[in-house]
Amino acid sequence: MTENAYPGLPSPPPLGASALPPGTYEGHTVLVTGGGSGLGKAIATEFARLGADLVIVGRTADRLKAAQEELGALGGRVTASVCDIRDPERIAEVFDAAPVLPDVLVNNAAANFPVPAEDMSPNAWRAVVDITLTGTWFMTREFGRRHLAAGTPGSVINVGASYAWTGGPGFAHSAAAKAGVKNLVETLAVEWAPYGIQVNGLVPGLFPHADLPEAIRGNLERTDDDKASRQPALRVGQARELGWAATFLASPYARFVSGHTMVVDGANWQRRNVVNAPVVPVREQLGRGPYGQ
Ligand SMILES: CCCCCCCCC/C=C/C(=O)SCCNC(=O)CCNC(=O)[C@H](O)C(C)(C)COP(=O)(O)OP(=O)(O)OC[C@H]1O[C@@H](n2cnc3c(N)ncnc32)[C@H](O)[C@@H]1OP(=O)(O)O
Ligand SMILES: NC(=O)C1=CN([C@@H]2O[C@H](COP(=O)(O)OP(=O)(O)OC[C@H]3O[C@@H](n4cnc5c(N)ncnc54)[C@H](OP(=O)(O)O)[C@@H]3O)[C@@H](O)[C@H]2O)C=CC1
Repeated sequence: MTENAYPGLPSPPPLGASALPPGTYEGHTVLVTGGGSGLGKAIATEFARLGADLVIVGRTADRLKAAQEELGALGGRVTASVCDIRDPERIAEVFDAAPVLPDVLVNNAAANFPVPAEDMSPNAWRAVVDITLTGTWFMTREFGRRHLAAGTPGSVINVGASYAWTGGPGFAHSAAAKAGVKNLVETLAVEWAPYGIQVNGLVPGLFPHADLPEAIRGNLERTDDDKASRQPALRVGQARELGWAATFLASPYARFVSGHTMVVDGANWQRRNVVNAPVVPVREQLGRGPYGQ
């Protein structure tokens, strides 16, 4: 699998294994935005394996229906709600329609595509920031208000990206939005801890998968970033590794962990080189011609 002579980080245990006791989430309900596909579905899967009921949210009914069947086969009750997380009124309806108030919220849905900053239209910026940051806030606000009113504890996990710390050339909109998502973790963890609500972040490294939109998948393929030899770990992430981290963060074994963002990326974001790699402008990396010509 690797073009490199070194072993890299070991492979994880197989799908279906878990570090947490069976039944850890029995009697609990977990709401996952974007739970109908990709990493959101993988996170939902690990909660379901541990006994959770699920509410999955996304814009595409067919995608949600297929995931509802797949996740339902793991034994729990799965409610699928079509909702654009940019719409706060629809979000309130989703919470109203849920069988119970979910006690875990995973803000996984996000939007992204690579684009040189100078090419980005106002609407392109708005679409990514409105989904990734504002949508995450709308979901979290509804969850927090309902738990505060009910006097019940809860746990929020915001899925982020490491360019929240580093900046992300070619992804100015998404990197700025993810920086906001990470910052919300730190603010809300303090503000809501007295009410029993934990707020944490979870950052995937490169986890290529078939559900990714073409623009992102194409980027990974074009830059060879999905190749093991481009990662310090000499492998990419397996979706279940992200799911395991999420189930730990919301579990009783992590009750004193709040305001923390955990990075699951095999140290890719810490990579520095003894000799600098040549600088290639983003336009060139994305195969775009000179600006303004
Ligand atoms: C080393 C590291 C390696 C790189 C490593 C990569 C690290 C990745 C880290 C993070 C990964 C992820 O987040 S992966 C998650 C990705 N998943 C998603 O994006 C799923 C959801 N995405 C979507 O729904 C769509 O892609 C999206 C466009 C964002 C939103 O859809 P909407 O229907 O709301 O919006 P639209 O009307 O289609 O488009 C809104 C505007 O955006 C513009 N737009 C749309 N696609 C565009 C594109 N490819 N390039 C420019 N502009 C674009 C349109 O032209 C519109 O602007 P006007 O024409 O001016 O009106
Ligand atoms: N894959 C990777 O390598 C990395 C991923 N991440 C992060 O991981 C998370 C999951 O990404 P991934 O699974 O790869 O991406 P996908 O594109 O596969 O999944 C995104 C999900 O979010 C849903 N969604 C998008 N927009 C909205 C919206 N407005 N309202 C409701 N749901 C929406 C989509 O469903 P629908 O279109 O039907 O609405 C889809 O189910 C994201 O936060 C992403 O930023 C971070 C770093 C790397």
